[in-house]
Amino acid sequence: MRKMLSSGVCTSTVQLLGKVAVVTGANTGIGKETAKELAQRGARVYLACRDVQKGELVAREIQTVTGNQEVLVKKLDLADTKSIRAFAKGFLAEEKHLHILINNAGVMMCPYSKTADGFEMHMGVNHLGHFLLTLLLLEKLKESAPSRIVNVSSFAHHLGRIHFHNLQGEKFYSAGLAYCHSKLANILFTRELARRLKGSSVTTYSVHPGTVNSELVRHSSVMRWMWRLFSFFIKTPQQGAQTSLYCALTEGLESLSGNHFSDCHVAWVSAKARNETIARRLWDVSCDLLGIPVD
Ligand SMILES: NC(=O)C1=CN([C@@H]2O[C@H](COP(=O)(O)OP(=O)(O)OC[C@H]3O[C@@H](n4cnc5c(N)ncnc54)[C@H](OP(=O)(O)O)[C@@H]3O)[C@@H](O)[C@H]2O)C=CC1
Ligand SMILES: CC1=C(/C=C/C(C)=C/C=C/C(C)=C/C=O)C(C)(C)CCC1
Repeated sequence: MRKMLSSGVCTSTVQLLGKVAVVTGANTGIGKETAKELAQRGARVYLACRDVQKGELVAREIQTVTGNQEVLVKKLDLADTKSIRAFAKGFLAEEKHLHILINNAGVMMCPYSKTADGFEMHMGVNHLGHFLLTLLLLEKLKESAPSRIVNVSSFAHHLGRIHFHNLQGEKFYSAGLAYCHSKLANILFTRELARRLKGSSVTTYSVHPGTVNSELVRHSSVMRWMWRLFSFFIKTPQQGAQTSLYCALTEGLESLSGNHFSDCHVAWVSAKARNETIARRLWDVSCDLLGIPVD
């Protein structure tokens, strides 16, 4: 059963000397393991974390394990657009290139709350925060092409809907479903971004990492209990990082830009996730909410 739930290994041997990567939410779980492997392959890796102290501890650990000293920590709170803009400004001033952006950070099942800008927390952090971050870094990714953007979504998107009349959960709210909606938004964003980036040599992929033993379940006592009980059967964070790494590293994946991956294979997404009209509308609404000119 463990083997069935833990399949999918990134077998790419690509080395990353001279390459630059950013991983959001890299201080724990899947993000930490993703960052570690990118550092192992020689990349300069930015750990984009909301808690810089936690990030620094992990950076030291990765430096020790991999021998790569180019592991850097930068403050990024995706629940605050000021912090996202400050992160991007600092990064763009410091770095000539960006080859790999892994939009990995996420929250699940948190009680109803809002980001600094008044967005519902799941939609704000998981979708809008990464949407803004990506657009702010997009010119750098284009200048550094071939480059890749990986958006960590989930099979939970199958239960998601984009309620444009209730995007901030003010009319009705379910913590579980709010997570699913935001993960659907990750896939719609990936598909629309891929469409817009055609011909640029910047490619993008969405990922379901599997069911992974991480801190994601911190807001649900039932899930924490389940994770403890089934910890032997679910993926380790290192196994959970494989599909993100596969999409970031595997040669010849460019023609599959916009696709969704699970266990290092293309995976089916829901009908809602394939709806181009919803994807375009979500893009425009996201720009409006973030004060970005709609093109
Ligand atoms: N675990 C699983 O079974 C599955 C996970 N996923 C997805 O994988 C991704 C990684 O999750 P996973 O490693 O499991 O979970 P973890 O909770 O272990 O890690 C989540 C990371 O996101 C960070 N984060 C949360 N909020 C913010 C914020 N406002 N600004 C910046 N960073 C933030 C956390 O930082 P901090 O430590 O400071 O809280 C942490 O580093 C998520 O997108 C999740 O939706 C998808 C399907 C299944
Ligand atoms: C039924 C069942 C399980 C439950 C899986 C669940 C509930 C997965 C939820 C995943 C989430 C929340 C993903 C987030 O994106 C286990 C533990 C694998 C053990 C085998 C039987």
